[in-house]
Amino acid sequence: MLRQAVRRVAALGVGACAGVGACAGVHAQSLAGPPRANKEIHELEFRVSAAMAEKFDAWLPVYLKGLLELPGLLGAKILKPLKPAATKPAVIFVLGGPGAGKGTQSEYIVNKYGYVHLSAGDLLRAERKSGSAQGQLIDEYIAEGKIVPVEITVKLLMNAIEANGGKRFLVDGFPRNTNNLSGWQQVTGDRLRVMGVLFYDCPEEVMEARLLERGKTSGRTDDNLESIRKRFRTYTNETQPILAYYEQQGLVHKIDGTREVEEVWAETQDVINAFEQELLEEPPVTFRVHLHANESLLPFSARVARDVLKEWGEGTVQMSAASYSVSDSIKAFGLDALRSFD
Ligand SMILES: Nc1ncnc2c1ncn2[C@@H]1O[C@H](COP(=O)(O)OP(=O)(O)O)[C@@H](O)[C@H]1O
Ligand SMILES: O=c1ccn([C@@H]2O[C@H](COP(=O)(O)OP(=O)(O)O)[C@@H](O)[C@H]2O)c(=O)[nH]1
Repeated sequence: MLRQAVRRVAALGVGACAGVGACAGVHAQSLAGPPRANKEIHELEFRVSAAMAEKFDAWLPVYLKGLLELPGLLGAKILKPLKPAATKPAVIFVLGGPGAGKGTQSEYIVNKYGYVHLSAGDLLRAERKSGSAQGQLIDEYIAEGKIVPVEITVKLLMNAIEANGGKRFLVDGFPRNTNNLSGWQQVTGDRLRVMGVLFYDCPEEVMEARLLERGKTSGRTDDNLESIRKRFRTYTNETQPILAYYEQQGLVHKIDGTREVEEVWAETQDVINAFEQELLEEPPVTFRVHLHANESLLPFSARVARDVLKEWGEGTVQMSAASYSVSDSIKAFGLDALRSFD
């Protein structure tokens, strides 16, 4: 039987060390007597800021390949994550009644922050124009101020998200009813990160005046009084419950949309700045590596600490290390470690 025991545990805060000499002095403590001549596993853990995780993921295998040339090092294995989930694309929903100013503010956000603007209404109108089989159906729904079946809208949104490959999306005018919401949740699962909802609050009489004005030049089939009133009904009956749903989750940022565009924009920026801050503070991604060696922990981990510091600078990557010797018991070991003997 194999006995495997933790022999040494070391913690190296790469970013916190002035140099490897300073780190090496504190990290190696023998927990179970003098080194044996057995095979050892050095488990290295790297905590990498989310913003750098993708780059670190690309760098790590290349670096380890070079490290394998060191005498005494028998093998290396990256345990977790094999491919770290790239930071999920972030989504902000933009909601509010027809004419509340969603499109106007979205355009400002895109210009300043580089978000990708996906207007569900624009996507539906483009699909209608493309002459596809569902074009006629979309046409009827829009003219009636009704909400197009979610299968159509979610597909258009997801196609646009996937085709774009961007990291931050403004989804404008969606989800508009419970059917939209459940359809979206079903399709996206946990692939996207919903940061919150920008909600432009505006009374009907203000929105009506704006839409009638917009109707003079927009060419939209629904910017006429009859369609506008139908849209208001749909908004009150179907979209407001969605706002209540997100409000319960603390995700709604309500902005008074009746003011001048620039005033609304000033408040919009406050909300987006807070989202940006939240995205910067994403939890770090952890990578784990097993090095198989004949040697003791110190030379390898100190060497890696020095290389990581050199490559990534201070504070970006935090590293800790533990060493296990392999002798005659497997009980103390996790499956991950055993797998690394494959
Ligand atoms: N804060 C505002 N004050 C006055 N007019 C506005 C304001 N925001 C938008 N508008 C105008 O009102 C109309 C509707 O705005 P829009 O952004 O298209 O609304 P939505 O996308 O919510 O339907 C547009 O003609 C736009 O120029
Ligand atoms: O998720 C959506 C978004 C829009 N629409 C349809 O598109 C119209 C126009 O929506 P848009 O957001 O472009 O304009 P708004 O009514 O907010 O001014 C709506 O009335 C609906 O008929 C829809 O069915 N589902």
